[in-house]
Amino acid sequence: MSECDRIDLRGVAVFRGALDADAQAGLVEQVCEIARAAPMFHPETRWGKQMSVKMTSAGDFGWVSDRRGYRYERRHPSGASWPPIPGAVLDIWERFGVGATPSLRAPECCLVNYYGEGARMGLHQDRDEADFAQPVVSVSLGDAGLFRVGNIERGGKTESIWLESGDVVVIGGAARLVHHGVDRIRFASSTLLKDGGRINLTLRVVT
Ligand SMILES: O=C(O)CCC(=O)C(=O)O
Ligand SMILES: [Fe+2]
Repeated sequence: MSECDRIDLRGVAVFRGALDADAQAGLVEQVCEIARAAPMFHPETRWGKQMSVKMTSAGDFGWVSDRRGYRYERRHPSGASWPPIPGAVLDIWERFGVGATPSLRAPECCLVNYYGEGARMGLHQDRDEADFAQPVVSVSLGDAGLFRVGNIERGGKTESIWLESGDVVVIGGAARLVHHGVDRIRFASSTLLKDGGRINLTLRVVT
């Protein structure tokens, strides 16, 4: 296992260049397989607005949003169960999540976000999970994304960093409930994805 730089962004750990080119390419293959079994969709917010990010999931639970609000579900909107979380993704959880809690459990959801040109994700907290002692581990693939981190409370100062393909982020410990989001991507800045864009995988314990 190779070492990589760790940057601290308001308590959020950014592991730069955590995954080499082969590992990234392998993950893209796995994501394509997940999307074949559980096609990506544009979730709607409770207010009927379509999110710019497309999503799907792997694992026991997937994250969905529609007019009924957002929540974890055991099935894809089609009714099919979510495909299993790939082994290579579980390895990333173990490698990076273990530093965030002495009692790391197995992830129950791997959310797959796809950012096409112009897609973004507003500042939010990840708080639909039951156990905040468990971290959120996120993997960036493809185009660079401007990741913003704020505070546990709404408002206040924020700091941003460009996440590159192969970076791993751990939102855990005292920073588990910080607001964060992706302001924009630098479309076509990476050649990893044939059609451009950015994939983000986020691993979470749900129950
Ligand atoms: O795309 C990212 O880097 C962050 C994704 C995120 O915050 C989420 O899925 O909750
Ligand atoms: Fe999030």
